[in-house]
Parts: sequence; C-alpha cells; structure tokens
Amino acid sequence: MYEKITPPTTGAKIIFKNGEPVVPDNPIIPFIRGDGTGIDIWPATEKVLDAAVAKAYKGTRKISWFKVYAGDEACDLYGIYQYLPQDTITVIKEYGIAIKGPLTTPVGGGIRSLNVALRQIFDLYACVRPCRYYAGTPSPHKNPEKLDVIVYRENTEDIYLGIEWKQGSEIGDRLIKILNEELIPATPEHGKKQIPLDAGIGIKPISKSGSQRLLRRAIKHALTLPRNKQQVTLVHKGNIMKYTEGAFRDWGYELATTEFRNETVTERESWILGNKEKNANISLEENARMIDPGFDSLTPEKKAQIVKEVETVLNDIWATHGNGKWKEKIMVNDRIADSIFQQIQTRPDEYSILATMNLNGDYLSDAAAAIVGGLGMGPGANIGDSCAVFEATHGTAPKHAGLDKINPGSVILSGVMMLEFMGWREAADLVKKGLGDAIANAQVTYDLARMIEPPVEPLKCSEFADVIIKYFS
Ligand SMILES: NC(=O)C1=CN([C@@H]2O[C@H](COP(=O)(O)OP(=O)(O)OC[C@H]3O[C@@H](n4cnc5c(N)ncnc54)[C@H](OP(=O)(O)O)[C@@H]3O)[C@@H](O)[C@H]2O)C=CC1
Ligand SMILES: O=C(O)CCC(=O)C(=O)O
Ligand SMILES: [Mg+2]
Repeated sequence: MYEKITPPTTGAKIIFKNGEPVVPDNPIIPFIRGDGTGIDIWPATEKVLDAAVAKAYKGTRKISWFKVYAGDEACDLYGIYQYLPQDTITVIKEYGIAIKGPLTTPVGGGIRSLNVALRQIFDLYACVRPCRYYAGTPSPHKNPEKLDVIVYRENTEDIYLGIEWKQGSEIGDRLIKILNEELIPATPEHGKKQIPLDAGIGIKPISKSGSQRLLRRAIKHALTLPRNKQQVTLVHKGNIMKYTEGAFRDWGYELATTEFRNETVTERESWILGNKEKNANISLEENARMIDPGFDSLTPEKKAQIVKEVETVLNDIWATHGNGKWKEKIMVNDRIADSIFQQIQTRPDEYSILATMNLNGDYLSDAAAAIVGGLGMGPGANIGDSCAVFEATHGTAPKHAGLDKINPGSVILSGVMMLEFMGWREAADLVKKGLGDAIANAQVTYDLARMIEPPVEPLKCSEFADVIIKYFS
C-alpha cells in the first residue's frame, strides 16, 4: 500500500466529522522525527506522551505511533531530493492528526520550506501558538506571568505562498517591464513610481476568504475562553500595505459585525456606546469628537462620515449592546504590527488572541515565546477542517543537534495541544503538571538553567523528559 513504510499492526484511524476529530481509544498517529534537534526532542516527547496516556487511562487508551519521513531522513530512505515522499502525504491525509519535529529550510536558494508545504498541502489554515507562562520559568522579562496570548496565524497565503522571481530572471524582468510600462502608469495613485530594474520580485496575496476563515476560527476560540480573555486583536501593517494588510483588518471587522454580530463588539463601537452611557443626551457630533481625537481638523466630508458611523452604531446595536451589555461580548480591536511587538511587552495583560497574517504571526510567535521563557517553551498546532499537524514554534537549532541538550518542552507542549484536540484532557493535564513541577523545582535544560539566578546545573534533554514523568504523581 505504501512504498517504504508499514502502518502499526494495532490501532485505528482518526476521522474528521464536521471539522472535529472522532478519536478511537487506540488511534494511529503519524509522526515526523524532524531534522537537527528532532533527533533529541522527538524521543523525549514520545516517551512523555506515552507515559501520560498510560497513567491517565490505565491501559484503556494508547497511541500507536506511525513513523513517516520528511527532510533529511526521507532522503536517506527514499533517495536523493525525496524530501517529502508521497507516502508521508498519503498517510497524514488518511490518519488526520500528525505531530512533527522541525525541518530545515535553506536560506536564499535550495528547496522551499517543507513545513510550509505541509500546511499548504493539507490546507492547515490556522497556525495556533499559545504563549503562556509556567510558574518558575526564568524569563528576560520582569512579569512574564502577565503574558497569556494565543497567536492565531493565517497559515497558507501571504508571502509564504512562495511566488517570487529572482533578480535578473527572464520572467522577473518581464514582470517588472509590464508593471513599469503598463500597470503602474495605469494606476494613478502610483504616480511616477517605478520598480528598480535590478529588483527581485515577490507576490503577497491576502484573500478575503483566507483571512475570514482564520478569523472565524479565532473568534470561535475566543468564545471558549474565560470572560476576561474574550478578545481578538487584528494585527496588521495596514497603514503601509492598505490592500493586503489593511484589508485583513477590514475583513476581520466585517466578519465580526456580521456573522458574529450578537457575540462581538468592536473597540470603536464600545467607545461610542460608552460615551452615550456616560451622557444619555450626548449629540452625535460630540460623540464623534470623542472617538476621534483629530476630529476638529478633519475635512467636512470626513467629519460627516464619522458622525454617520456614530449614528449607525447607535441605531443598529444600542438595543442589543447598549447599557453595558457590550461588556459581555468579545472585544474585537486592531493594532498595527510594529506597535503590537511593544504592546506585548509593555501591556501584556491587555491582550488575548492575536490574529495575524502569515509573516507577522511568524515573527510575533517567536517574540511572544521569548517573553515566557524562550523557544523551548513555544508549542503550536496547524489546524484545518479535515487535518491537524502539531509542531513547535522553533526550528531545527542545528548547533545543538544530537547533543541530548536541547529543551523538548515546545514539542511536548505541542503534544499536549494534540491530546487536548483529541479530547484526551486527563493525559494533557498530567503532562502540564509534570512540566510545571519540573520547572518550579528548577530541574530544567540548559536554556532555562542559564537564566535562573544563581544558574543551576542543566539537565539533558532525555533527563528532562524523565523528570517530567516523575512529577506526574
Ligand atoms: N516549523 C519548523 O520546522 C521550523 C523550521 N525552521 C528551520 O530551522 C532551521 C534553523 O533555524 P534558526 O533560525 O536557527 O531557528 P531555531 O528556532 O531552530 O533556533 C534558533 C535558536 O533558538 C533557540 N532554540 C530553538 N529551539 C530551542 C529549544 N527547543 N530549546 C531551547 N532553545 C531553542 C536556540 O538558541 P540558543 O542557541 O541561544 O540557546 C537556537 O540556537 C532553519 O532551516 C529554519 O528554516 C525554523 C522555524 C520553524
Ligand atoms: O519553514 C521554515 O523553515 C520556517 C517556518 C517558521 O519559521 C515558522 O513556521 O514559524
Ligand atoms: Mg518561525
């Protein structure tokens, strides 16, 4: 059935119904070990997850692991340049849920990212990366416990589509010529701009459908959070990239105020409603002045537009959201991308779900992981409607590969996300307890050990896994 691999002899497939996994007691779960430090962190992860499932369910539930290949290991087995064999794609499609270690992507030339390819092949459009603090984790920040965010990153488009042309290539040069001579002059807002003739060219597609399906999932997730975390922040650089990043913001607000009208309030709406609650007789114009600090210097047309916005909000949602009812809704706001990088450091507790396009989310998830202890503590999930692949935020960390040194925490916590996605909460909770107790007792790998004051002797990667298991009970 497969070219070079054989499924485990016991176990059954996970299937998806209406976007949700239906999980048997003995699911077969494919895993990719990963390049670089994958050789260290995958065995540690498998050991911890197996021990948690065994302890939580006393033999009534068990995962049958199915090894599939990608990256360097795949080339060793399948032959030169076989980085992502068809076997691997077929198996993940058939079995629905998989977990992977990191895979190498060369910079500049060479193969395109296998990690990105997997997300695109299986249409895993939501990259979900929670960044929350485990007590006792050393951090470069004074109050890391204040950060508890989930980066919800669009995972299939943006520049990650990989449509780009090298400087000097025939098609790249043709495209620049067409843009310079036909398309840019035909677009008055571009004036006399021209693309330098020696430029490389990349395309950044951001679609309405792609943005809204990600944001739909983010808002639904927010609905499941405790009241004080029911917030979705649309992160964008829409002041500069108006029709891609700016559109992402606009499509987000559109979705929130149509499909989720009864469940959401936007930040601007909350100001308008709040102004009227404080002063029932406030005029539309005075209300508009209060929500827009530069109101008085605006053109008459722009002023009229904001007054109309105030009127529409009060007409449309005063009955459902007014008199403080908006405080019970999911708050949807937006922040410009550069600003959110400082906001998660200066006002960490004001944020919850950070919904982003692909590139912004890639950057932001590493930065947020650093605040709560580093990349060794950053788990993730790539989720679609019929498949999910769990993986850490970090990469292959090649300088540490094979040394039994690196922190397996991120892949272990990705495993926790997988167990929760499967509905195996008891096993997930055991792993979180074990990891939390190990950290609280300063029994940690080098990355955390070096930040503890005074520094402690680091555990090996494999020893850290054993300590986590020890703290199950
Ligand atoms: N999803 C994936 O598979 C991803 C793959 N990659 C790929 O990985 C390769 C290497 O990328 P690189 O930029 O070096 O980024 P990495 O994330 O692999 O590593 C950068 C640094 O982060 C720290 N780090 C990473 N993982 C851990 C961990 N588990 N525990 C503790 N510290 C950790 C280490 O810092 P220090 O040495 O200071 O301790 C490490 O040197 C590239 O080919 C890249 O494309 C990158 C990201 C994601
Ligand atoms: O695919 C890669 O090599 C890098 C991907 C990455 O950095 C990420 O998904 O966070
Ligand atoms: Mg990244």
